[in-house]
Amino acid sequence: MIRFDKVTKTYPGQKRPALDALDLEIEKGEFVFLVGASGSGKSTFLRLILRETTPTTGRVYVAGKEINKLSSWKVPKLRRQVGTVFQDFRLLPNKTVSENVAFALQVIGKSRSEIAKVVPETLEMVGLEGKGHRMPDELSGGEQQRVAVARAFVNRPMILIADEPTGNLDPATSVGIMKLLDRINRTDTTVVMATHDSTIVDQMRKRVIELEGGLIVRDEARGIYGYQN
Ligand SMILES: Nc1ncnc2c1ncn2[C@@H]1O[C@H](COP(=O)(O)OP(=O)(O)OP(=O)(O)O)[C@@H](O)[C@H]1O
Repeated sequence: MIRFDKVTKTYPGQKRPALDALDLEIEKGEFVFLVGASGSGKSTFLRLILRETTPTTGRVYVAGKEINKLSSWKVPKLRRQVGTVFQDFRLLPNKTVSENVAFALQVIGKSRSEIAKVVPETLEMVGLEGKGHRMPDELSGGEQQRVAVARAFVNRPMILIADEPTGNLDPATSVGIMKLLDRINRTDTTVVMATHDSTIVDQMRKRVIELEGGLIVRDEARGIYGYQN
């Protein structure tokens, strides 16, 4: 589903690469935690999958396509297949919960009737039934993140990328969000999650890839967090 072939990324003006000759494969339906100290290259890795940045050398493949060869007009199509969830939720503040989720479908041209059907189903799936009319600032942090997960998943992407999705949440709320991501993963969606949350990584025992200075220093099938923050 995702393949990195000797991927090096050196940002302009930097001497050391943010990612250094990375070779890696993530299969369809896997759940992968990306761990490592601040600056180890996690966000760069995720941004490469979304083609928000391009490798200096090497190739990135998503669903069999070398995405750096995609012409720019095909990039939106790639991004439709990759849902994203971030630490800071990134909801549209002037839209209701339902509108936030619906917007993801409107921009890709789904019909009104499909949107009317799918949005309530997805809100129910994330445990927000009855809250569709609320504004984001009328929700708790955990609820806002549920909206963000609903928005990322409403289009049934092949891949879900989560960059520190529990970073702003308390431990109990974080468990709820992880249960959701686990459920989404069970629908055969590939999940890649960058995190500093050792408790969650240790509880879930999924594949763990540790980066250090742009290199993979550990890749375990049912790993633990394994280092001190
Ligand atoms: N736009 C940029 N321009 C220059 N250097 C950058 C840029 N983005 C990241 N870097 C550098 O690349 C390296 C990897 O950064 P990256 O953001 O990928 O790390 P990270 O593991 O996601 O860190 P964090 O856990 O703090 O989010 C760091 O040395 C960082 O300073």
